[in-house]
Amino acid sequence: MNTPFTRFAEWLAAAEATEPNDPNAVALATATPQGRPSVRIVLLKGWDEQGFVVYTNLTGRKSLELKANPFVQLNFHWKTQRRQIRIEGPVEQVSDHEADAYFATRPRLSQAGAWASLQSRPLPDRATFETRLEEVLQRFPDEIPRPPHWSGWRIIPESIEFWQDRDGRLHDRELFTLGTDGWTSGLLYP
Ligand SMILES: Cc1cc2nc3c(=O)[nH]c(=O)nc-3n(C[C@H](O)[C@H](O)[C@H](O)COP(=O)(O)O)c2cc1C
Ligand SMILES: Cc1ncc(COP(=O)(O)O)c(CN)c1O
Repeated sequence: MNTPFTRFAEWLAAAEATEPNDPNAVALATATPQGRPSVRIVLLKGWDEQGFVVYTNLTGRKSLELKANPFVQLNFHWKTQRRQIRIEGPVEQVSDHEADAYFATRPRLSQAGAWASLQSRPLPDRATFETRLEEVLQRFPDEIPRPPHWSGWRIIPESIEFWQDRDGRLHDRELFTLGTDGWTSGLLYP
């Protein structure tokens, strides 16, 4: 069957072998219901044919936009590979169970940070953040539970485009689209 997932696995593995840092870094574009876009880098923390999972604060800008308009585009760009992958589709929140399991794998400081950070809101000074962090570490001397405002978004792919650099800007582009009969693909002019 012609699906984009084998290719995605190959390209991610190639990037893992050559990228100096964060081969799983991906630009996540969201938009308000009025169509004003915003984009930021996040880390891909899981993927399969059901979707691509990233974790974040649920009250920051990206999550507020996703709650109002649950559609995104992801863009991986691996400079060492001269490759780009764009993934488009709706999002859903991951289950509490899935988010708990991932949160439990994070280092204690990252877990505390998830409680202490009011992501995307104004911070008067660094000391305010560090005081909040101290309070969290004292409040949870043992295990730190996942904050209710921190979870994952699953991007459910409806289209995936693979872009490979070629000489003279004569690049290869292949667009996979999910239809009622499964995935089909075709080429695009560069
Ligand atoms: C390499 C890299 C990886 C990042 N990974 C994440 C991530 O997985 N989750 C996250 O919430 N923010 C991550 N950030 C921070 C985001 O880019 C962003 O600053 C933050 O999520 C707030 O975005 P927002 O205000 O649009 O919600 C990362 C930044 C960089 C540069
Ligand atoms: C604020 C924030 N939240 C979540 C993540 C996700 O990665 P990790 O779970 O490995 O911290 C990152 C990664 N840079 C981050 O900056």
